[in-house]
Amino acid sequence: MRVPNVAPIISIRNVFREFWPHMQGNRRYLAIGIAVAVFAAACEVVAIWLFGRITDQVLAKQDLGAFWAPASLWLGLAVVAGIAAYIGGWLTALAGERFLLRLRDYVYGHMQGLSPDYFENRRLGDLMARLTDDIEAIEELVASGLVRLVTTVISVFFFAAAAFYIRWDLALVTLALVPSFLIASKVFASRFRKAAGRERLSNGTMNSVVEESLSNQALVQSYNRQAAEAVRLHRVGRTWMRAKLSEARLAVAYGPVVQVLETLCLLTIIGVGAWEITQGRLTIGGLIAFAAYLGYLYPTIQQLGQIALTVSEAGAGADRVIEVLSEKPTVADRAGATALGRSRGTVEFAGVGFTYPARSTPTFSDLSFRVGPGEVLACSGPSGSGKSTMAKLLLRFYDPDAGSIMIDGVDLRDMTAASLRENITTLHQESLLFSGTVRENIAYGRSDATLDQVVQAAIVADAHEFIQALPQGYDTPMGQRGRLVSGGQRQRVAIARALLRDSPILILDEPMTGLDPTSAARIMEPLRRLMHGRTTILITHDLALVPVGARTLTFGAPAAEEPALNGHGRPLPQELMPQEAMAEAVHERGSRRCGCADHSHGRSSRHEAEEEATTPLF
Ligand SMILES: Nc1ncnc2c1ncn2[C@@H]1O[C@H](COP(=O)(O)OP(=O)(O)OP(=O)(O)O)[C@@H](O)[C@H]1O
Repeated sequence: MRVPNVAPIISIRNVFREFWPHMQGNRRYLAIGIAVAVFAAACEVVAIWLFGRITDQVLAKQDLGAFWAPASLWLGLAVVAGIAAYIGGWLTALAGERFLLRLRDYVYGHMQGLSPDYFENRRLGDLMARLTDDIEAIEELVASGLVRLVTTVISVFFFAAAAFYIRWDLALVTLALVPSFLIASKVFASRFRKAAGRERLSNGTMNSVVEESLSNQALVQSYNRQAAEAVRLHRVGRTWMRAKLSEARLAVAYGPVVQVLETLCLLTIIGVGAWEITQGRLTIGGLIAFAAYLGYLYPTIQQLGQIALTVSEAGAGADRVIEVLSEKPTVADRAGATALGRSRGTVEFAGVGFTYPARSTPTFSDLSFRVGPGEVLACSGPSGSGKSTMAKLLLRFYDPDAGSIMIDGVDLRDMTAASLRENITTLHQESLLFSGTVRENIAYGRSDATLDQVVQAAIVADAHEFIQALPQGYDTPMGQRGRLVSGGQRQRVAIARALLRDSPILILDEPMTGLDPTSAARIMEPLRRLMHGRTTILITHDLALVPVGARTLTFGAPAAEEPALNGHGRPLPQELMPQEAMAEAVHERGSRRCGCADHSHGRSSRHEAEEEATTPLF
């Protein structure tokens, strides 16, 4: 499992370059949002000017008659500005949410194209955090953040221009102090970005712990690990809290620093303004209006700094999403790859060698076999010898390093991955079901299937009876990962799903593991029906499950030095190890990694011996 690090920092310009194209179709909403927000800011400028006039002409001269005209105009402006702010806010939210939806779809689509290896090496909770919180942070940067930035900059310009209009010399004094705000925000923003990066990372870790622990509650409770899990969550929660606090420390320190600077500016202006009034060069109304513009100008400048902090936080989220997007799928359709169509189902491995990207020893180096329609190839061998890896290669989750894999004589690399997978159905040890209804689970591979077809498949899979007995029949929810029904029932639902999918090639990866003898016996007949007429690759430790007449493929010992394992993954004591198996393991370790014997023309002597001793269930 790869432990995530703080994602590499990417410049804000590159963040925009990466995500701005996803704003297509929503840019006009953003543009209108910005225009309307700017209009609202202009209304505020006029309102402040009206306030200055009321001060000079109504308050200073004590003339109530002069009050009504500017007061009505002010009220009218407030209403218009309010409506404008409403429209602008709504359009910005619309653009932001649509952007978010599109970006999440895009990142999720990209993730789905990555090989299963990517997910096996990462924590799901962290990936979920990237798909939710981190993507939202990007929205705050590219959509609503952009609107806020543009309107704030324009507001600064408006208020500064109004201040210049009243007294340019006073305004100059004011603006001379502005760079100090910008320096303060720059210093804070870079620290904030680092703190936000740590916060995003620990948020992902915390999600992972919650996801792992809640999805394994049966294990947690049966092993009495509740307290230990609570401690684990508390520990990562504390790391997250510390990261959050360092963010908060910077955010709360920023406010007072800016406030001191702001007070300094205001006092300078009032001092200079008072002197100007005593010299008769400025009215009280003028000074009040000027101070009011500053009252708007400084918070707006302060807001700019705040935006810099938000941008830093959003940037940390963007770094993590970009990290996912820069990940390339291990296999991709080559140019000119053709759709396979429905194959006859002849599978051939010719001198295939493969090493996992994260490993240095090959899983196998010269694997060859051929299996055709209606045939069963039973794959056995010690745990870790590469049986499931062979199935992954056939599904083209990886490409082999040497040799080639063919279906009907066509190399997998020459066909599209989607059309290849359409031809193969896999039945795993643990049936992979979703939390939908029984019907949805059976129809998972063929969403257009009618209820009749679903029921037919369930009847053939010997699942109809138990499904009918469920509270809502085919509409009964199966619970998370189908856990509301028994293991054997799950497996029969999975067989029904495979039957409905009706693909010519079947991979059965330890379909009986974890089932008690009665449940295992119950799925034999449905499995036999499923296998009928198809090309079947049966991966099993239990030789009793190998059908009569099946060809066998024995995998060699795994690359790393491991003790011999029994069918349940536990080491066999030497004295209990079958003589022949021991000799075979010693021989295969000696001859190292090609280690796969295809007993194509009948069963190995070992299997023949065992066949006499056990009654095949098929
Ligand atoms: N995603 C992966 N990345 C790196 N190594 C892997 C990965 N998956 C499996 N391996 C390694 O490859 C080897 C073969 O694994 P594989 O799952 O194919 O064995 P298997 O024969 O199916 O074992 P079992 O019978 O226990 O299911 C093992 O050493 C395993 O640790």
